[in-house]
Amino acid sequence: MDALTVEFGGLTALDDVGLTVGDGEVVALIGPNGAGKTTVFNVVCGLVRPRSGSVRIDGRPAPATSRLADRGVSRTLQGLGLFGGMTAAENVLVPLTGRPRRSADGERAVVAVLQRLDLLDLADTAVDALPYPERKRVALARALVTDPRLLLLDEPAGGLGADDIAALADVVRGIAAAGTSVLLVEHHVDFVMAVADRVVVLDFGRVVACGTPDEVRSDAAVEAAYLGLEAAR
Ligand SMILES: Nc1ncnc2c1ncn2[C@@H]1O[C@H](COP(=O)(O)OP(=O)(O)OP(=O)(O)O)[C@@H](O)[C@H]1O
Repeated sequence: MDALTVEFGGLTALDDVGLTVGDGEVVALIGPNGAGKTTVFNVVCGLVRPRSGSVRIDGRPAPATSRLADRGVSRTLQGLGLFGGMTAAENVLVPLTGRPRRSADGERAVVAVLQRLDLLDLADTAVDALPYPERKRVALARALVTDPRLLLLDEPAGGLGADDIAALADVVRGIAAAGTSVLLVEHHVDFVMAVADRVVVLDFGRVVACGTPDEVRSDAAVEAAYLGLEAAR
């Protein structure tokens, strides 16, 4: 995305933000509450129109639609947004419903992604009956089933314990290694350090630092403004 500026009334939520996620790259977007992270996601998804600047996906201007599959984008939500009474497999099928290739192809895609995330044994279990870490994996599977070019993850490590976070880092690295670009918003610093190729730090709608996890960690301004606070928790 180039030079994105977003205003809500008199508030500048994003101020000339430029950000690139390369093929197979994992970029973490971090910053304090209200920094503009969710707004970046919303612009990439076509839900918020920037006052100026542009979004390109796969080198082409993003189409003027918020239908994610048509943009080549998928997104997980902090609240997961799963259908609790439906099974894991039914939830994962949802993004494919209504597409011409539903039926057999759709079922195959669901099985493949459930297998990839080690969820096949739980395919027919109602999501309400699953523990939280498995529900998070179902939400990730649902985002992956459309085979997106760009995957947006909103606090993927939130609410998980250390073992699940370590396993999630492997999964995310695997997704990127398979060619999908990943942009994630995350407060969990250790997870960010383990998974990201690059870290972009937003504060008050501006990019205040950008670099490898080590570079950003040693950036004094970032440490003082953000990472230091996290480390102190
Ligand atoms: N639809 C909206 N209308 C008005 N103001 C908005 C809207 N969406 C976001 N904002 C404001 O824009 C700024 C950036 O918000 P945003 O949600 O992008 O921050 P964030 O970094 O995702 O914060 P958090 O970590 O708390 O989710 C905030 O000041 C927020 O109050």
